[in-house]
Amino acid sequence: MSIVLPHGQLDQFFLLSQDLFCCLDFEGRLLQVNPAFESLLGYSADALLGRRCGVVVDPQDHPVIEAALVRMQRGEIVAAFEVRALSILGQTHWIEITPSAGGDIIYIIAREVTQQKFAQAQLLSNQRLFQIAGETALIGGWYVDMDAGQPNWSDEVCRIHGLLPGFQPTVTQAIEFYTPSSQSRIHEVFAACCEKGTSFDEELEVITYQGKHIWVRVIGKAVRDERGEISQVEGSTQDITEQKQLRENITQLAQRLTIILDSITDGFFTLDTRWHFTYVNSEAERILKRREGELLGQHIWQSFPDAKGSRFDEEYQRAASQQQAGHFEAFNPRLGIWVEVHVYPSVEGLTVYFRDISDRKASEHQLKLLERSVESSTNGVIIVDAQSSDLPMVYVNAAFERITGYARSEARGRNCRFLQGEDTDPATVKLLREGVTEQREVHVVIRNYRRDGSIFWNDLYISPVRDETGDVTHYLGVQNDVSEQREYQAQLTYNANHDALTGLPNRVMLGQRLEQGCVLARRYQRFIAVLFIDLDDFKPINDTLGHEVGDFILIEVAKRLEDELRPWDTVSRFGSDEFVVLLPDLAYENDVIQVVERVLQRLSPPYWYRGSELRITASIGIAINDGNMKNPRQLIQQADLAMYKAKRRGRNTYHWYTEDLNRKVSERVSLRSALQQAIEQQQFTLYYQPQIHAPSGRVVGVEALIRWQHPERGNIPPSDFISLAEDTGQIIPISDWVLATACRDAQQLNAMGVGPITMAVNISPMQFQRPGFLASIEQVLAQSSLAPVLLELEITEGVLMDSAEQAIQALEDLSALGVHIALDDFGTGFSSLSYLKRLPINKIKIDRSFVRDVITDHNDAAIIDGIVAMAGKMGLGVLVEGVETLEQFTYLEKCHCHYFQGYYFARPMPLDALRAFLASPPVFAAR
Ligand SMILES: Nc1nc2c(ncn2[C@@H]2O[C@@H]3COP(=O)(O)O[C@H]4[C@@H](O)[C@H](n5cnc6c(=O)[nH]c(N)nc65)O[C@@H]4COP(=O)(O)O[C@H]3[C@H]2O)c(=O)[nH]1
Repeated sequence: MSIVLPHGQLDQFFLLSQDLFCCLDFEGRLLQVNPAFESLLGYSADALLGRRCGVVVDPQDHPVIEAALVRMQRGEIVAAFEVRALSILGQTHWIEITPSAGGDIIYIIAREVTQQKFAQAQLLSNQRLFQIAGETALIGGWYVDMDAGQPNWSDEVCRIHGLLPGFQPTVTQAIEFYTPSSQSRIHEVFAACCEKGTSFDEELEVITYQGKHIWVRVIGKAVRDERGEISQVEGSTQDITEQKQLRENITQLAQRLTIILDSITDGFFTLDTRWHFTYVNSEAERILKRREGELLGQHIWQSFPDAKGSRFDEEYQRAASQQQAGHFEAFNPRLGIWVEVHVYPSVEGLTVYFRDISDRKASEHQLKLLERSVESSTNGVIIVDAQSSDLPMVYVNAAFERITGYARSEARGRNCRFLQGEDTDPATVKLLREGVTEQREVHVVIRNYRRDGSIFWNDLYISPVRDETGDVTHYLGVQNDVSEQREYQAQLTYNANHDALTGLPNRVMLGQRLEQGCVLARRYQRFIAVLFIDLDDFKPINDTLGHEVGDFILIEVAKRLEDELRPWDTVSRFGSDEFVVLLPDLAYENDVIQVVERVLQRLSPPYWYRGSELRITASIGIAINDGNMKNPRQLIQQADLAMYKAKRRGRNTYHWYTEDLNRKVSERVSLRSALQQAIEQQQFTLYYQPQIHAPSGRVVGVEALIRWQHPERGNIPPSDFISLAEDTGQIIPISDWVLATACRDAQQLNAMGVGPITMAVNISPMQFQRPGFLASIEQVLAQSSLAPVLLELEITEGVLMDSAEQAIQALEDLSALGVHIALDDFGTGFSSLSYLKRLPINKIKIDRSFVRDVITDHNDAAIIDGIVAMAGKMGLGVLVEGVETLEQFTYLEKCHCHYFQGYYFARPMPLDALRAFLASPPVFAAR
């Protein structure tokens, strides 16, 4: 607007106006400014007049000013425009300029519009911000005027629907943007809003103008006019496609997470900060035996009150208070299981993973138990890694350390062979290796070495340990130090094979050596000889000088024999004073003679015992063979027989075994079985030989003498079978029968009234020495009712041989019974006078060998004289046996012998004959 005022008024206006006022020339130089101008910009008019107006204009707006000036110079009318004026202090003031030209002057009226400018800018800015918010949040606004029935969409709503800003749809168009299902929904809610004023907030599916499916959130509410009637429905539409997608993704993620958490094998639950369950997976449900629904939202200790204050509580508290993850294992008594728990704290509460480790605990317990058992085992236990090349030991127990002296640290990682040494038997090692190579059990007893170098015998069992696929992963070794047993066994074996006194091989070992010797003799066509060595008169030495001396002699004899023989010969002790020597390697049969003679010579020098000289000789029987015999032990029997022959030949000599001897052996064998039959079939009878008292001419006794009537062989004399029966023990039943029969018959004879008849019964040494002998006498006397004094037991010196003291005691017991004792065969044996005086005997029977030549042999006569004199002094009766002739009788009677027995008086006869004999006895008178 151009204002043309007359000068007077102009000045007035110029001075008083609150508006800015100035005049310019067409060059833009300031010609005049009013006080308001000066006051706004802080310049005095003087400072400005004549200067171009640009000095008070922001340089950015100079082009605007210049353009306006140019246009005005051309005579154009310039509309009002805004520029930024700069005050003297540099402040910017927006001013609206209205220029007008009057002649060659430009009049400018200006007013400050800074505030309006800022308000506008603010408005624009706010609008923009709303627009930005809408664009960013994808929210647009809309309203539907009830009267107009036309929706009004904001630009953002248009954009959401794929339309250009400014598009305003009809209601139908607006609704058609929705998918069918969303259309019915929007209809419904919109109608409700229009009719009832019900607000709505819906998620609906829209198909944009471009055909793209999107999701929108439509919020609407009714607006009422001053009359309270619904005049408008307004609301917002927000594109929530991405949010919805995000939500779906999150939901899917959550589902997947749930599946994952449910599928993990650990129990898993989460607690919020108040320890309420917020999540429980299915494994946790299973372990805790609670459904998720029962737990969610519940306080953990309300759900499991019994666990409050328990280890679980403590650990959760610790994790929560220290905000540190925790891990522990604990037993849950309610569930009866061991659980391993990991607890993780977070600002949201606690996350707990746990698993049932009862099986592991049980196997750990089992393992511990096993380990403790293995550790406390007295057997050494070794575990070897079978899959490492050198089979190193991976475990040894305390017993291994004790047995070997090696600490675990020294043993681990090494192969067991370090326990072996140079003397370890290679065959045993081979056995061990084979077992391991073939992956089977193996048992050996192996010589091992302890750490200190000492040897021990390791009784070792090794067995493979297989995994579930059958592969051998380890070897288990169980070892035992059997050194002591080994020594004990060795000792036992030694004892079983050796004689304790002399240390020589005994009968057992002799038997083995004999077998081996025969095999060797056969193989190398050599001869094997057996020497049966019996010491002469050893028993008297033993009995008189004592066992100590006897033992000394036996040991000495053993030493001499061993010294004399070759190392491969065997010297064995066979019986008390019997030695058997094996010579297994003789080229010729006669070679044995040299050996035997050397042996005899070696044994004959005196034996010195504590300064006393003892002499002893030996009788040796020799049997020889080429090894071809079924029963090598026969060689010993043969040598034994030959030895007896040597003895009979005068001792300190030897005798060869011959076939003749063999025949006798065979006879003995057959006789033995015949004897057994005789016992069983009672083929024995008793004959009785009268004993005469010369001074009275009376028969005062009889001697019972056994007779064996063999059905085929006829009469077999006692000399042929008594000694055999003694050897075989068959003498016992025979003697019992004899004793009983004799006593019974004696009782009958005494009942005849011919005066007292003593019954003399021969007692064999074996019978005498048998326990219970005294009782058997008592019994037989009782059974027969025979007066003890009428029984006379005839013993020989043989009964004294083994244990004289015992024999003396037994005789005393018999005497005490009242029974009489006669010493038979007196003069033929050892006849120790020292014993004789101690023996409680009643009678001596002088052997018939002295009687035979008594008439002609002065020695015999002298012996008889001596015996009779001695017996007389000792108060003993003397009976002379074997008197066959009147001469002998006459001579002996003169020698003051009173009792006689012999063919001269009567031969042994059966009981009936004896009865007749006793009924009318002949008269015996010496000349
Ligand atoms: N040449 C000769 N001989 C005479 C004469 N008078 C008796 N005899 C024999 O001399 C032996 C005497 O018995 P003995 O010395 O006890 O010797 C007995 C005795 O030791 C033993 N004997 C006999 N019967 C038994 C018995 O029942 N038990 C035991 N254990 N041994 C018995 O057998 C031995 C031999 O008995 P017999 O053959 O019956 O031999 C008897 C007898 O027949 C004689 O004038 N001249």
